[in-house]
Amino acid sequence: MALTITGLSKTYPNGVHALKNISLTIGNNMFGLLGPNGAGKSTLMRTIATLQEPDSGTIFLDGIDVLQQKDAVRQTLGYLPQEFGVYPKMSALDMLSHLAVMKGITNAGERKEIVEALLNQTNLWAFRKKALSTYSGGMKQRFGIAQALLGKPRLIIVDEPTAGLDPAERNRFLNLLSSIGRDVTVILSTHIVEDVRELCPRMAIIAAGELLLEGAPSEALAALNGKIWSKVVATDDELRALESELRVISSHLVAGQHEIRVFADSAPGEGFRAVDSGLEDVYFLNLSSQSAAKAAN
Ligand SMILES: Nc1ncnc2c1ncn2[C@@H]1O[C@H](COP(=O)(O)OP(=O)(O)OP(=O)(O)O)[C@@H](O)[C@H]1O
Repeated sequence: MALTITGLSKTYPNGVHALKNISLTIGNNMFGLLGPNGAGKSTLMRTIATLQEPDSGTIFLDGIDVLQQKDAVRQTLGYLPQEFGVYPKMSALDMLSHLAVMKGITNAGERKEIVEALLNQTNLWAFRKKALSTYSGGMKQRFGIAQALLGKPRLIIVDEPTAGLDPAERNRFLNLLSSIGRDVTVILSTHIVEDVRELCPRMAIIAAGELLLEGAPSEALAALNGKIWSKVVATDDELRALESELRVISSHLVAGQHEIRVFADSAPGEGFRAVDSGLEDVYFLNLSSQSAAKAAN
């Protein structure tokens, strides 16, 4: 399966330029779309899911013209939106059966089999008769995956699915996604770097509507090898001074002191130690390069 996005742009009526000439190819397996809030991820996801129109550009899912052949896309696509509404009083079993009918699974025997299999796959079988309003965040998200899998889609889009989940629920949800990703292409949109690091053989970073990077996380990490340096900085003044001289890509407060990470080809000065690069470095470096480029313009 290949999803090929070419020159996609979108400006909302209020003037926000949410997508700027995005071109991207997404193949099999899990693909991570990483970006901060407001980057344009949901706009891109909704456009692929045929729920809104771009101003220009094309999207092809293998031979299907996504922007023209919406019914054909919907038959092969599962979507878990950021805000996923259900009838709260309905049980998972009844809601999933209802959604299955809407997906065109009209044969009662076949529907029962599919619904039961999906509730088992998402570990919700024991809770199938409980009202959805009683579900935890993680259970709701797993239910969201069950509904996205109705109709055997080849492509599944999940938009910020782990935001708000506690660590155990998040873990369980990511395991579920990864098992699905073996058979189906999954696009995982997220602002959480670890989600991508743990699951996705390929990724893209977008911010302010622009594509900043596309590739394998391992390659992006390798490109930073030996170029990330760390130092603990005692005062705000020293931090400001270093920020004006060096490419400081991130700074965390650790026990009241700033621990900074700097991008540089060689040791940037006294007190710096070489550290392993992480995907967060890739992410913050790309975001800071974009801000610096904008400031220079
Ligand atoms: N319907 C809309 N009308 C006007 N502006 C919009 C609309 N939807 C999104 N935007 C704006 O477009 C930009 C991209 O939003 P989008 O929701 O696609 O980003 P995102 O990466 O999904 O971020 P978030 O996780 O915060 O939703 C933001 O500045 C947002 O405020």
